[in-house]
Amino acid sequence: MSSIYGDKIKVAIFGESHSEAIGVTIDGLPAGISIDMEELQVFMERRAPGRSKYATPRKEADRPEFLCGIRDGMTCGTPVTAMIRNENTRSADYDDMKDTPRPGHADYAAHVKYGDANDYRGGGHFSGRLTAPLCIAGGIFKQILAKEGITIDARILEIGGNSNDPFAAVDEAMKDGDSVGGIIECVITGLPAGIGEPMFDGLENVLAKAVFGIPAVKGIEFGRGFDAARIRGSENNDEFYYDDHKVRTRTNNHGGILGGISSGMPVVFRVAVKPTPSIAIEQSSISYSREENVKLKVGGRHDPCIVPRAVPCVEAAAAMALYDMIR
Ligand SMILES: Cc1cc2nc3c(=O)[nH]c(=O)nc-3n(C[C@H](O)[C@H](O)[C@H](O)COP(=O)(O)O)c2cc1C
Ligand SMILES: C=C(O[C@@H]1CC(C(=O)O)=C[C@@H](OP(=O)(O)O)[C@H]1O)C(=O)O
Repeated sequence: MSSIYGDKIKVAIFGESHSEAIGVTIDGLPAGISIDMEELQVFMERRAPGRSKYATPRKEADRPEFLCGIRDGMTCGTPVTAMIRNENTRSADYDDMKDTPRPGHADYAAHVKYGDANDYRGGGHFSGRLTAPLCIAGGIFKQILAKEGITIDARILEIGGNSNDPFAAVDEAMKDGDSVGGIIECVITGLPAGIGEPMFDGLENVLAKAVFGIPAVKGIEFGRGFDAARIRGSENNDEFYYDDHKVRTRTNNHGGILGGISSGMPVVFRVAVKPTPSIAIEQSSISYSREENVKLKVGGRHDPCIVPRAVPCVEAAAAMALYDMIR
């Protein structure tokens, strides 16, 4: 199983949604970097479950316990390991899923791959809960990058196709026991020109790899993205000019990346998040043991929309990818 990210750094994420704990080991942080733990906790809270009526009611403190690698708020230069105990699991909610996979979730694919050994409780290792350790690592990288003048900010662009009043779309879906997805936009500023490699290690490649580590992410587009396929070159090209000896472009359809390499303009990308698979509406599924078609109504506690809680996850994934790239 590959839950390890990075070339120059290594970020290893471990745990399952209902295991004793989840966590992360970060290898490659230099010694002597101060980490603001309060700021990190503020970041963790943006993702944490049970904080809003639009989120899963599962209540978790999501306060990382640092086991090693950081002393008195300062990195030691050795691997940093942090864990979060899973406190509010309700595994009986998943009794039906042992034999019947939820449409849209990883249950069936994980059953094929891991058989009876698969920990299906709460989605196991495939759960959105594993984005908590991603946010520990990403929150740390984001702090370090900020000191170097690089900022990473994501926001909700639309939910359920609604950009004016995105949460109205969530309210509507909730009334029906249904769910909605949406689009998140991320902007990176302060990244100098010249970062990235041609072909397979371009900025688009590495950002996409990290962002696809977030469950429920189904698409990513850079700059003008898919829309560029519908316009002319004269419209899509971003014309250059000198701005006080600095090369800039008048528009930013290229989203700050040309040939996989940063241009010095803000890096802009958008992420498509699918609707939460676990919904209260009855759907068709199968019984593995009886080899029969059955009906399934998913109970338990679920996000009616993943998008709001995925916003800091996108920032975390981007921070991890960038940090690895510029070391
Ligand atoms: C922050 C976050 C919260 C999530 N919450 C839920 C949830 O409450 N219920 C659910 O069925 N899926 C939830 N998901 C999505 C599933 O984990 C995901 O759809 C599933 O693992 C299958 O992976 P895939 O959608 O990438 O194919 C969440 C994902 C994230 C990132
Ligand atoms: C706990 C979190 O979200 C969980 C993500 C999730 C899933 O299938 O992804 C399913 C639910 O798990 P459970 O049934 O155990 O409550 C969510 O609550 C979290 O993100 O921290």
